[in-house]
Amino acid sequence: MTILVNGEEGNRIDARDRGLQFGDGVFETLRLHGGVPQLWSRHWERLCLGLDRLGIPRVPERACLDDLSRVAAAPLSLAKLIVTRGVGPRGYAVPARVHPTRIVIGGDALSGEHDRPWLHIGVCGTRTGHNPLPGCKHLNRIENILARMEWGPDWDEGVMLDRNDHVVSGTQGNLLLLEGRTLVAPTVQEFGIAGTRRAWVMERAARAGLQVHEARVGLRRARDADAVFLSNSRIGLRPARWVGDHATLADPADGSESMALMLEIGHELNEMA
Ligand SMILES: C=C(O[C@@H]1C=C(C(=O)O)C=C[C@H]1N)C(=O)O
Repeated sequence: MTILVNGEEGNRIDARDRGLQFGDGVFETLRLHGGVPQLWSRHWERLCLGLDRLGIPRVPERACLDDLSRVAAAPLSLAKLIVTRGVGPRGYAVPARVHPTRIVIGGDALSGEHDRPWLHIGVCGTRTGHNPLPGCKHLNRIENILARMEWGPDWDEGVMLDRNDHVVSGTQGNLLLLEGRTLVAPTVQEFGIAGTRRAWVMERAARAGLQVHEARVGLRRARDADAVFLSNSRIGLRPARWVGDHATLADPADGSESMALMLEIGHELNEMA
């Protein structure tokens, strides 16, 4: 695995880095096609939104892209880009001079992501906290880690709720619900992360003729949806079924016209360079 810190190969980070001390930074997980990140402009926009909100100077886009092309492990792989505020003394006060740390971690080759027709989802007890940087992917992910620890042996994802029992997302991706000809995305205005695939799929589904909207969604409504989909950079868009649900079709391809359309959109997303 190749790791680059500010463009230099190696995995040594200053122990005073504020990313480590306080989670003071943002990250993106990217799907690389031949070293080129899929949906880069969306990842870059979200990364910059987080950096701007935190007042961390933007790192050069060209340097990020060069780093990512250097860590690509296979024709299709995952990589992670982290930007922190850099080194600082003890205490939360932001140093007068900031030199961001840019970390790029090459990941595993992607394969076997689509072996099974459905992913299995359970419901986690750990609630997702309010996101002080709405939609952004900051480095403080303790709730996701606690929720991830709750997964049962046959789970592929765990749904996280907010304190009012509204569905927010999965522990490591977003949820989309199909209700007839309507695609409903649980809102991420206050909680959760505005997923790059989530946004792409919503736009694509709207162009294909589905009604698409964001909403506050309770767990009952999510369970009653005609179909549930999960999205993130690794899996793209995949149909899911609730753990213990025996009523769902054996094969998602036997579902409705809207289901077929969503599967087609998922296929298109996966194939897209
Ligand atoms: C893509 C996945 O999860 C995302 C990536 C990370 C990570 O790179 O560490 C963590 C959580 C998610 N944002 C996945 O399917 O695991």
